[in-house]
Amino acid sequence: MNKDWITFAMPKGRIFEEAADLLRNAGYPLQEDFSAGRKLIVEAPDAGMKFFLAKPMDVPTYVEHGVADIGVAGKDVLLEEQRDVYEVLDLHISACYLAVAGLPEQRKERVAPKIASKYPNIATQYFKAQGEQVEVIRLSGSIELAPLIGLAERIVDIVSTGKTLRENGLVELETIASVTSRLIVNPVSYRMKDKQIDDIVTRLSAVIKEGSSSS
Ligand SMILES: Nc1ncnc2c1ncn2[C@@H]1O[C@H](COP(=O)(O)OP(=O)(O)OP(=O)(O)O)[C@@H](O)[C@H]1O
Ligand SMILES: O=P(O)(O)OC[C@H]1O[C@H](OP(=O)(O)OP(=O)(O)O)[C@H](O)[C@@H]1O
Repeated sequence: MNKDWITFAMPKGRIFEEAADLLRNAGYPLQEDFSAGRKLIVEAPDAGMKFFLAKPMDVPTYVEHGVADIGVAGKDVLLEEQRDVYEVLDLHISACYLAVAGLPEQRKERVAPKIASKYPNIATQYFKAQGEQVEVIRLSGSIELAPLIGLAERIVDIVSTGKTLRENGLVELETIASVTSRLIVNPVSYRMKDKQIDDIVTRLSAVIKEGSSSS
């Protein structure tokens, strides 16, 4: 673990810009072309931070293993991955929710209906808690396709505007959990770099509070 720099696992994709803007607003100078190239390690010397640009689903893995001190991950990813990390702050960005969806007229279902999802652990736990026996099929994306072509009766996926469900003739059946992005911290880093990490949490919290009171 690097002693001086804070190593930061940042999710590429839709969370990235919002998370980078939060850090800038909190006073950490990140260059504008931060994610413009294809570099996967980007240094921000003035912020004392080194960023690893990772797949969103992998961020908790980097933080659990301590190669990144901190990271940003969706609550969906944290529920799915169940990694040994501290969840220290709700960043209130990338808001969406996890839901069960399917075709409006559910055909008479088989004994253990098929559920397609990129969140197999969340789906398994949810239906177990409901007392329903299902077969979970893992997919990596375009989950809404599964009920349309007969791979699964229902899906467990993220809903934000509901546009993807609507445009594919699917309806939401049950809500599972609301989702926002969280700041996560490696437990050892939290002890070794407590001052630096507390400073980041304090500064981000102030920006999040300002944002919510002005909206
Ligand atoms: N439609 C959405 N609106 C708002 N937030 C979303 C939406 N879809 C996903 N998210 C949130 O953003 C996070 C990252 O989503 P993104 O689509 O960038 O990654 P991904 O689908 O895991 O990556 P990839 O497409 O590279 O496999 C999710 O874990 C979730 O917390
Ligand atoms: O309710 P909406 O605003 O339509 O957003 C929901 C969609 O966004 C996500 O997909 P993403 O765009 O990440 O693509 P993916 O299917 O490849 O994961 C999610 O998996 C839904 O498909």
